[in-house]
Amino acid sequence: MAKLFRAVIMGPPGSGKGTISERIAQRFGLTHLSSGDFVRENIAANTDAGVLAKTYIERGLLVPDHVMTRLLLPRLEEMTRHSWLMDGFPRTLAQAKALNSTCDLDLVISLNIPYETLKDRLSDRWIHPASGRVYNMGFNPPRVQGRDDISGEPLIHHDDDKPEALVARLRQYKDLAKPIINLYKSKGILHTFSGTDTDRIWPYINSLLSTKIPSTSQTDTQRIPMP
Ligand SMILES: Nc1nc2c(ncn2[C@@H]2O[C@H](COP(=O)(O)OP(=O)(O)OP(=O)(O)O)[C@@H](O)[C@H]2O)c(=O)[nH]1
Ligand SMILES: Nc1ncnc2c1ncn2[C@@H]1O[C@H](COP(=O)(O)OP(=O)(O)O)[C@@H](O)[C@H]1O
Repeated sequence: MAKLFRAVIMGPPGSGKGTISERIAQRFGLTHLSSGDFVRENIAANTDAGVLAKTYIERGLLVPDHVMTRLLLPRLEEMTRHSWLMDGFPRTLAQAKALNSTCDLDLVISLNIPYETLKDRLSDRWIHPASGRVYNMGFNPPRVQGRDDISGEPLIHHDDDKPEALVARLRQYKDLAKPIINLYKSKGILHTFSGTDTDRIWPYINSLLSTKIPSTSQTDTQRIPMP
């Protein structure tokens, strides 16, 4: 079997992690794991951890480290035969250390996007809450204005994406991400991409991954939903 590939994508809110993760998953056949989707699935399924997580999310807080690691790490351990890309985890140094003790990461992508760009993108971000599908009125608009392409259901705009909330989310990201980024830098696996357009950053990420992911593993792996 080809060597498995494990990667993490980091970046402030609106930096394009979800958008780029989807492209990577499609192009390289990695399984895209999103911590936010996983938390929402646990909430929907009423698991113990999901019920607990909900009380934090409702208050606009991060879910505590021990809950997140209890939710995610056993799942990662089960994915012994899949290459994956994790989006949204680790968010704290404690999470990064817990992840370290579970698996050896091959690569970390860090997105470095100017504040003005983030503000503009998020003020234009519309979400289909049931599926997590994300639209942007300029960049990837829905086919019918205000409606999800697949289900036709209405799209919503998160209060969290308004500029007032964004400043606080950004500050929190910077404070929490700094030690994680330093950790991955010291391990020699950090790759930072800066810019204002996903379409301009993408070719660099694409060519980096083309040199790192053996072509056989691109065909050996398949997309599966998060268990
Ligand atoms: N105008 C523009 N919008 C973009 C670009 N790349 C992504 N977007 C949009 O910007 C918004 C944020 O992108 P996401 O992929 O959701 O970003 P994220 O980093 O996953 O965001 P969080 O889930 O908040 O952490 C979405 O509405 C995207 O459609 C770009 O290059 N230009
Ligand atoms: N790694 C994590 N650590 C703590 N909380 C998390 C983590 N990942 C997701 N969450 C919780 O789930 C929520 C939704 O996550 P996500 O979809 O990444 O959206 P957002 O961009 O709004 O943070 C977060 O706001 C947070 O409360």
